[in-house]
Amino acid sequence: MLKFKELSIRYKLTLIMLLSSSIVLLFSSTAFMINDLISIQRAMENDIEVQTNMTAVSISFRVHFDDVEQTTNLLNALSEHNSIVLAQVYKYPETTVFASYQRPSATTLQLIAPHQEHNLVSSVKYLQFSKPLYSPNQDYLGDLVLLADRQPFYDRIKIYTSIALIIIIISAFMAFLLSSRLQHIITAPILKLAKMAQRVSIEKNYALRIDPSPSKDEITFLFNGFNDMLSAIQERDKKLAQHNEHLERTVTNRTAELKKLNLKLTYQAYHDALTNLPNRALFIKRAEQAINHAEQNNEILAMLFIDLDRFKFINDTLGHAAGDRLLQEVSKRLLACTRLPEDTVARLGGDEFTLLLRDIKEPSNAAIVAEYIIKSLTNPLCFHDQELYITPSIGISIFPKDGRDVGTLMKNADAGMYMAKRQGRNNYRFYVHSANAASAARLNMENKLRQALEFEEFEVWYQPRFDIRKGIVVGAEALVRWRSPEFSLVPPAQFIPLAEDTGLIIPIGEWVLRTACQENQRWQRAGEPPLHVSVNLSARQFIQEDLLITIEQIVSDLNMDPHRLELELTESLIMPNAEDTLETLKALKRLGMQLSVDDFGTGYSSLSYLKRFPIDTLKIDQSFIRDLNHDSDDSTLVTAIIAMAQKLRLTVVAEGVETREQLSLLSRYECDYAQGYLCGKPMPATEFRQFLEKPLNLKSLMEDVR
Ligand SMILES: Nc1nc2c(ncn2[C@@H]2O[C@H](COP(=O)(O)O[C@H]3[C@@H](O)[C@H](n4cnc5c(=O)[nH]c(N)nc54)O[C@@H]3COP(=O)(O)O)[C@@H](O)[C@H]2O)c(=O)[nH]1
Repeated sequence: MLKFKELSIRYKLTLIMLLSSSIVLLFSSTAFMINDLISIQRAMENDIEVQTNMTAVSISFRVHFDDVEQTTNLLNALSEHNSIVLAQVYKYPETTVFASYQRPSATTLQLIAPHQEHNLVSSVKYLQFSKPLYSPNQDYLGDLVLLADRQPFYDRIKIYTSIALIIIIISAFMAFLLSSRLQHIITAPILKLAKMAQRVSIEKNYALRIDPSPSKDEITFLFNGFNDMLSAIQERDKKLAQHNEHLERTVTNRTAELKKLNLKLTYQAYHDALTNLPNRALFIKRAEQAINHAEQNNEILAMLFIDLDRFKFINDTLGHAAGDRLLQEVSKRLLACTRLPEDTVARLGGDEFTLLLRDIKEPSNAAIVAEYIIKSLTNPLCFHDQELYITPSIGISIFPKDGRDVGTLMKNADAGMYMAKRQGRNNYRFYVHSANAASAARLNMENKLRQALEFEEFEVWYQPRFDIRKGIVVGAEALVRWRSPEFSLVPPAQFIPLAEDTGLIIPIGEWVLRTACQENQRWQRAGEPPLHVSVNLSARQFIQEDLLITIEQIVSDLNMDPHRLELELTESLIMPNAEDTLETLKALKRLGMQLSVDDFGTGYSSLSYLKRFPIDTLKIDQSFIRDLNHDSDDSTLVTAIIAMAQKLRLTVVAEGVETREQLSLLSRYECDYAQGYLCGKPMPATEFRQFLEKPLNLKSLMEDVR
């Protein structure tokens, strides 16, 4: 059975109206009926009472005279009254019935309560009235008792009930008809609203509107509310659509940007930013593809590892802008030497380039390319009116002979490159097995060098410098040594270039500087005459931003007279970037240090700069001293340098003095100072202290020669 809750509003309304009208009708008709019945009952009672009274009056006289017959006749007159079924007269003092009347249909009737003193006695079926009878003298004669049947009353109830039921049924039917019609008035707009809501929901069309209701009731509010709601949704929808459109546009733009960025990032991930050449990752990828192809097609391919000689030096001294320009130019020239797009030129980082030459038919073709590269780099590169010269060292490995995978081929080409470097630079070498060993050894040394400072494996040795005229020691050059447990005593020529390449020269150089200054202080404390100590500065150290601070700190920490510290700079270090160098040199001079130009004569000195530089000393390179007494050119050069130095008021140190003849000649040329094995080899600090206590007699050395 359908529950009330599940019924449609239409049926609910009909049912409610029907039920309520029926209940109202039922109650009202019942009330009316009860009221009517009470009235009928009263009327009936009054009627019988009146009959009783009237009959009592008419029969009192007859009873008084014991006239039974007339009394009975009078009682029989009651037959006109339908409801009176029995009438009896009792004469006092007898208790028997004096006269009576009984409706023929009611044979077995009995009074409800004979001799009843109450006026009115009632039962379900009958009503009994008693009336005392009096003589004209008011003597009590007896009683008249009337019994009325209630049946007519019940008949009336039946009729009333039937009528009421008919009315209720008709009313309910009419209520049903009416409610059906009325509920339509209410539910039709609701249905209309529901349909519209459904349509809006299906079509998602918030521009739809429900027609306004002609009435001015809650439905109108509902319709207006619904339309307002649609307007709000439409407005919000519009804003949402605009927002979405904006969002979509943003997303599209962002996606395009991301795509572009992604492409850029992919490009960046595989290319070198400075030269735009493929980087290591792309080179490896291409090399792998080339190896696969070569394997399948029995081809030979070559890998070239190129390192630029002295690039770090140019970069450090001329600055990164010059270094970058140089690398870009080298890239262009390398590209010009290859067959594109089959071959690949890549920059691995720093000054390292690799070339992948595919299908070269025979290894000698790789050598031809290497020669082209060397030749193409011969032409100098101009940077700010300055000509820069760069040479390459090239290692070559061949697939499949020198390796069948990228890693091995690269490693072996690298080893070939080191061979080329060791054999004089600006050339190329094919990989041979031993080259690999050299590369491994270099790597091993690099690792050990990194630990050397921490394990205190460095020592500073001192080589005395003599005043040739006076024959006395004036100072010493501090020369670093590496006492490695693995390589024993390593000379600086073997590890200083490596330290420069790796940047380790910075902490090593600082340590040498501090140790040399400490040692100098020790000499002074030991009561020696004022001696200077000269310390070599590498290019990398010289361009360090905090060089001045470091040196000043060391000198002030040790409370040393800065004048006793001499800094040795090579020509090749100070000349290329003369303007910047000038500033640094001036600053060092302001701190009170002595400055000397080491290996003088080997580089390209600009004499005008030499004049402007605040230099104190020129150290003639030992290569000019070596053949001084045999080679007239060297002799001419040395005398020229000494003459020039005197004019510029610079002192001159001759390096690498090994023989008495050399010393004697230098003395004759009026060279100021001498340094070399003849005067004293570099020695450990303790040995040098002993040397100072008992120095060499330089004069006697020269006298023997004369
Ligand atoms: N940046 C730094 N460079 C340093 C430091 N210590 C040394 N060096 C540089 O290493 C190069 C080689 O030095 P070394 O092996 O010590 O050789 C020096 C002398 O032993 C050698 N010498 C001296 N007299 C003679 C001689 O009569 N004959 C001969 N054959 N060799 C001799 O010359 C080297 C000193 O040269 P120089 O520095 O030019 O005065 C060398 O270039 C050092 O500069 C360091 O701490 N930092």
